[in-house]
Amino acid sequence: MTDSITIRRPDDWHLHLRDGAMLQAVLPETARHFARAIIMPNLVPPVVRGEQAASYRDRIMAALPDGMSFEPLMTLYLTEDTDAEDVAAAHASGLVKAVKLYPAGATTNSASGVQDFDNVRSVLEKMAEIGLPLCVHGEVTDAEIDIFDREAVFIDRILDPIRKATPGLRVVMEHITTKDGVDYVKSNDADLGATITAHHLIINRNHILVGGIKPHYYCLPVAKREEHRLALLAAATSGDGRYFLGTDSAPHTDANKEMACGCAGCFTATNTMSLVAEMFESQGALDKLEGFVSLNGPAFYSLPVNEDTITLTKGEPVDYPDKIETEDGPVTVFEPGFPLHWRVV
Ligand SMILES: NC(=O)N[C@@H](CC(=O)O)C(=O)O
Ligand SMILES: [Zn+2]
Ligand SMILES: [Zn+2]
Repeated sequence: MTDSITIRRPDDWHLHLRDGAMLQAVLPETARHFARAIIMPNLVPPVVRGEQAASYRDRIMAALPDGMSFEPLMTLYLTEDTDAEDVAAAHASGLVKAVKLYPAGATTNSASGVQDFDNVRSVLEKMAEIGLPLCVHGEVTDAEIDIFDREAVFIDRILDPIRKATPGLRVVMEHITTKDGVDYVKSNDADLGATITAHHLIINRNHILVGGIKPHYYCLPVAKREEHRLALLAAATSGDGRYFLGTDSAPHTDANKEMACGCAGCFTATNTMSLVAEMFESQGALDKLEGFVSLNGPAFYSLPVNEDTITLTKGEPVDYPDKIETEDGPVTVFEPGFPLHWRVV
């Protein structure tokens, strides 16, 4: 029985760090294990221009505790007013590693997102030309589309047409939640990748709704049926390099989660590595863990892999805190509902 595994230090290819007091509180939770992360730009106001990304990166580095190492990989929030030349300059300087597409109204802080995809065509063409990846929150927002179908409909109506119209555009389908997402990636080429969260490997929609509503399991895209969870788990543990970890760790205070209209997002930064190791072990796939968390993401983004390593050992269940404290109030740590035996030493 394997009870220790050493892998290259992992990265998180989809992370929300927020700003101010929340940033201060959540950043060490990620930097403890992860070397780098793709930083989501959905602040209020959003990170749209290169200069905003530069000052956000400075605020992140200022919030990093002494003695910790961490590199934020910055992104720009695509709007219908985004200037292709500003994007190209932010990429050329090394500052920006991806552009993020939110359909307007799809998720937390996405009001400035794209409504008419024709209006971002020139930016997408520029990105294809310079090799800058597009990260996509893949859900349609049409009121008549059932929330559980929004990812599948997005693939057919929006994503596939965008990719066909923009040859060479590298796209990451963020936080996929369906077999449809898995299959779409599988049936395409190396220009298409997908991030998978730890929580979508663990929960299905029953976890949110059976026995009372569980606001801390509510995130977007919402967890789907069990067959979809199983498809995600199979993809993550398959060894296929097009799937990689993006935690989508998305902190909201308990006050904002536990209310009549609670915010979407699961906070997993604290225990991600234990969650993922436990799930990979359950599939007999610990040998695929390093690829998923440490190798496939850098390969997709054409970045070097990390030189340092982390070691996970298996033993008595790890005691993670139920919540982390922030100046804005407590933030509940994702609770998988089973003991976690793998710890990062
Ligand atoms: N995943 C979520 O449920 N929430 C994210 C936004 C997002 O990634 O869609 C957030 O910013 O809170
Ligand atoms: Zn999203
Ligand atoms: Zn997210």
